[in-house]
Amino acid sequence: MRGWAGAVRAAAAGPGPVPGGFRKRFDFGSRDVVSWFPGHMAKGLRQMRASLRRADCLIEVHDARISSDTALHPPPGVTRGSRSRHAGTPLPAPVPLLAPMCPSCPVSLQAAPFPSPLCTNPINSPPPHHQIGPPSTCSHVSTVTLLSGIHIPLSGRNPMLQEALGIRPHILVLNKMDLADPRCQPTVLEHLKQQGCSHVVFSDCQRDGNIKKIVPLVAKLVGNSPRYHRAESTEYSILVIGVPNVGKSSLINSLRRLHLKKGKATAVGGEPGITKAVLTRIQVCEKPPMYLVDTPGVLPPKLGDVETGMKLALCGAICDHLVGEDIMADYLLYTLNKRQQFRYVQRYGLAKACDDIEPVLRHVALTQGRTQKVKVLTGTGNVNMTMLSYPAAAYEFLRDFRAGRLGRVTLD
Ligand SMILES: Nc1nc2c(ncn2[C@@H]2O[C@H](COP(=O)(O)OP(=O)(O)OP(=O)(O)O)[C@@H](O)[C@H]2O)c(=O)[nH]1
Repeated sequence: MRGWAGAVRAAAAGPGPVPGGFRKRFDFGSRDVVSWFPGHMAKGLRQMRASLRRADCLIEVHDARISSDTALHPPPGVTRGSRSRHAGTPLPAPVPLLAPMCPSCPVSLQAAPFPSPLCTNPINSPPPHHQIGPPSTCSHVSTVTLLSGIHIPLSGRNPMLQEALGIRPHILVLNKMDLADPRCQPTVLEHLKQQGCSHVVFSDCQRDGNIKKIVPLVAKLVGNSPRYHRAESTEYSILVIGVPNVGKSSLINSLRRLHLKKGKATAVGGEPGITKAVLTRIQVCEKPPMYLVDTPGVLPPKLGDVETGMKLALCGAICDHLVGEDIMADYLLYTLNKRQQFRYVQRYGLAKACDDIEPVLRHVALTQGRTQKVKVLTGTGNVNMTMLSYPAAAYEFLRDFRAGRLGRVTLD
């Protein structure tokens, strides 16, 4: 019992509780975020890239609890870009990880030199359209790089999407709003607007909250933008994209429920990685005829920093066992205290708020019955004893947070 708690403290040993206050920062020790990226996601990214070319619009689904990341709260003296309201040295703009795409048609610049049979752009005269040259001399590359520099601050955002920004109409759905702190919404919206992201919908796919806003918005955006390769088609093809477990499949099911009065078309689950492959198109609306393509959730190969990874893990985007339930539970406690969300005190029967994970988990185990039977060898024979299970308590603590039982908490 003590050993496990000791391990937790060793893993997350930081400045420790400040007398009369809470930890001011969380020390992640020497944890390496690289091991949290499952390699198979590279395949998902490749599959999505192909689907992206056929899409009329992108719906990016993200978790409303991690909708503003550290760009809103950068370390002192550091900012993400010149638009930031914080002073300091700007971080470099994000670098596109995949081949840049032409902003006027769905063709990859590197894959399709002019004249390209794939390019059906009716507007651009031949050269310089798809003129291939070193990046420094290609005007398209510089445009794309510029667009990708529009950095929308979202923890764990897919880099492919940054690259595609400005090429397709884009809607950002901040899902699970029922779990996020509603007081943060205006700040998040304002910040996203400053970053050039103005089509944002907060949603709750379990109760169909705000889902009705999505189809009219998609119709308006697609109607107002050139469709080039798909001008003759009346069907709208929409790619749904986002990190694992944010509710992409739930969104599709919710739209079908509302507009077609039909049941589930795509599997939903509490673990990341339920959607395994880029699926065929799923109809969600008749007027206009709208089809959504569900995609497997993918994490960016570079998560950035450990704290970003930890937030994603708390929201269920990374498998718990890759990160470790012990440190996740401690980071959750640190966050709840930082956000002054003290519902856990009453739920687990604590006398007062606490910054030490061991007594909190002890109370979780006691109140939620997280115990285990162990056989103890004594001089007079074996004795069966009931012990508190700290790993099970940590798991319960995380489950309670994810179900909203510890309050509505925005992690960023
Ligand atoms: N509280 C709450 N839970 C939601 C909401 N939307 C989805 N969920 C839950 O979140 C979990 C993940 O939902 P999915 O729709 O499978 O997520 P996904 O993004 O398709 O997941 P992957 O297939 O792993 O990429 C499920 O347990 C859903 O019930 C929401 O708006 N609020």
